[in-house]
Amino acid sequence: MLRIAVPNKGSLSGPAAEMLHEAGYQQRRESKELRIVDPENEVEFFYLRPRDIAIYVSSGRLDIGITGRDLLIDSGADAEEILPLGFARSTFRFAAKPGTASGIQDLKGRTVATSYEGIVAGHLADSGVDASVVHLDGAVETAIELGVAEVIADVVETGTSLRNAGLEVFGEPIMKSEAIVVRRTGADGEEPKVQQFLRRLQGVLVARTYVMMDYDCRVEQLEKAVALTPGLESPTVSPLHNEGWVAVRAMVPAKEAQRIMDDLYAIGARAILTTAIHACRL
Ligand SMILES: Nc1ncnc2c1ncn2[C@@H]1O[C@H](COP(=O)(O)OP(=O)(O)OP(=O)(O)O)[C@@H](O)[C@H]1O
Ligand SMILES: O=P(O)(O)OC[C@H]1O[C@H](OP(=O)(O)OP(=O)(O)O)[C@H](O)[C@@H]1O
Ligand SMILES: [Mg+2]
Repeated sequence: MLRIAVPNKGSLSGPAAEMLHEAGYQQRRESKELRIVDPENEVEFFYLRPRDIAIYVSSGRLDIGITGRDLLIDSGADAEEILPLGFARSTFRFAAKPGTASGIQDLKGRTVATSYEGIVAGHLADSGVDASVVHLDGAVETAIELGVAEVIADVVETGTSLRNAGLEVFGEPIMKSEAIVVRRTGADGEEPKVQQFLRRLQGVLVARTYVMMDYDCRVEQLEKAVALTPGLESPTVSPLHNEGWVAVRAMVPAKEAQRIMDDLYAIGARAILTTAIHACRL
């Protein structure tokens, strides 16, 4: 049975459960459940604190886990990223009151508050900057107002939390993060159950980002049309009963679907339809 760690709380928890559900796995019914078995898929899910997941996976007791890239790096655990999942996207940045600092060199001798001590201490050391780091569990934006630190380093998504606290980011982003699948460093990558799990999640990612497009066009326009809808490998082209016309079917990025439909129409394609993809294996 494949043993998988899933975030039990926070920003990662809801979207991770939703993705697993879309991939056909059973998920817990109540937020208090700490582990469930999905016998049909031969998988056991352990609901753990997102911060602890890389540590469990690195111990080898759990095969894989879903966590944030920033949390993996912060933990220092012996685990590696094997698949990015495209949700819980954020950047990790330094911030301070406007005018207090403009780059990492300005941190020398100062105190930085953060919930991600591992990332920050590592980044300061790599940059050769000697600063103190104070660990806080959350709501670090308030630490400056209350005099605990002069600078913070935290997750930034929309920037609303920083704005509300009267703070501004400075310097280069320390890292970009999103939800990821992790496994123990060097673990058997060919393990069929792990491969099947990854293919299912990849299927969800593709179903979320692509739509299926069907249309009819004149044979003379086919090359132009196919250039607009090259598909992932190659579009399917079938003859129509009407001489001189073909039907084309290809996957296209959902974000570009409307523009592609306009362009196809402009070159004479008709009966242009898009449909959602519910699941796929590439
Ligand atoms: N506002 C946000 N937008 C996107 N990702 C976020 C946001 N806040 C946290 N994350 C991501 O969530 C992960 C942290 O999850 P964690 O559960 O520890 O914190 P949280 O989501 O802030 O929840 P809480 O603070 O309620 O415990 C990290 O990968 C982080 O990048
Ligand atoms: O840029 P924004 O869209 O405002 O998002 C970033 C904020 O979201 C998270 O905080 P959360 O609400 O989880 O509280 P916490 O600080 O207690 O973790 C993170 O720690 C930032 O404070
Ligand atoms: Mg938080």
